[in-house]
Amino acid sequence: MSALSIRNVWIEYGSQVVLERVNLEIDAGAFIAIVGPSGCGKTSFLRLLLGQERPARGSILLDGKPMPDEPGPDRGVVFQRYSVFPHLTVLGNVLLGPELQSSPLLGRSFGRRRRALVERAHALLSEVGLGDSLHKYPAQLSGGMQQRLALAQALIRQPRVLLLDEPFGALDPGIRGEIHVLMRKLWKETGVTIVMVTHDLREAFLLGTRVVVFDRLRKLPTEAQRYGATISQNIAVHRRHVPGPGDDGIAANDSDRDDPIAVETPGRDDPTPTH
Ligand SMILES: Nc1ncnc2c1ncn2[C@@H]1O[C@H](COP(=O)(O)OP(=O)(O)OP(=O)(O)O)[C@@H](O)[C@H]1O
Repeated sequence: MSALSIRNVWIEYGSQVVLERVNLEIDAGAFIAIVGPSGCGKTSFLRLLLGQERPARGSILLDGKPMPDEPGPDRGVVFQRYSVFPHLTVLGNVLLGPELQSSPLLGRSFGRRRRALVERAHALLSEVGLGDSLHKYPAQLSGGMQQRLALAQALIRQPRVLLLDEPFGALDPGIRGEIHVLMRKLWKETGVTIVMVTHDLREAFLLGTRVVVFDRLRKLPTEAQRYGATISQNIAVHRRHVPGPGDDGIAANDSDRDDPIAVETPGRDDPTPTH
């Protein structure tokens, strides 16, 4: 069963059709990278999967059931910037979500439950390289550290689906390489299904198990708003694993050892390409 099943989905804002006829099956544990021209509706699509947007037509199933209307703990999200709360420490940022979940009124848990939660937060923060920065505030962290914090903040709630909107877009190339390695490690360890929007094709092929291209196939210069974008390509990325020293499946730099080598592209008319 697919984790997410997107069936003939349309997004419209007033008279503007942004997306049309979007069909996509996303297997549990897949890493979908979405690319496409600016303004074609990638972020709107993510907002739909998050539950912040309703489709004008069509339906979305999460694990075979209609997706809840509201964003919930089953879906985590990381944006390019501003995913973390500036007035909370690193540890406070990671604890807030689960604490609000277990105690919506107080926003704080107690006793054994809290100790277990703090332990889990410590472990996750060490894993993303922030074990020494637990009591710092976001303003005291670099951009890369803030994005690692945002990932930890989303993952502590053990979402089934993680939505990433250009999460590494504002980072320097070197830092980006490091965070790519971390991202793949976290994805492999947690088995979470990821849908990521990116402007960087290389990043899409480096991280994705599928690269999905949104584009406007029908265009009328006189009626620019009448037709929306749809999926023009859905490309499976097959990787050849290149063993390396101290092989743990995770390479030490951005070149990574799982080279994306081969692609298979179902035709654009294929209505429900699968993972
Ligand atoms: N809440 C909204 N109300 C009205 N129009 C909107 C809304 N959100 C997005 N749009 C419009 O929908 C279109 C798609 O926007 P969206 O942000 O989804 O594109 P995108 O592909 O993510 O763009 P970019 O790559 O530049 O970030 C744009 O024309 C935008 O102006």
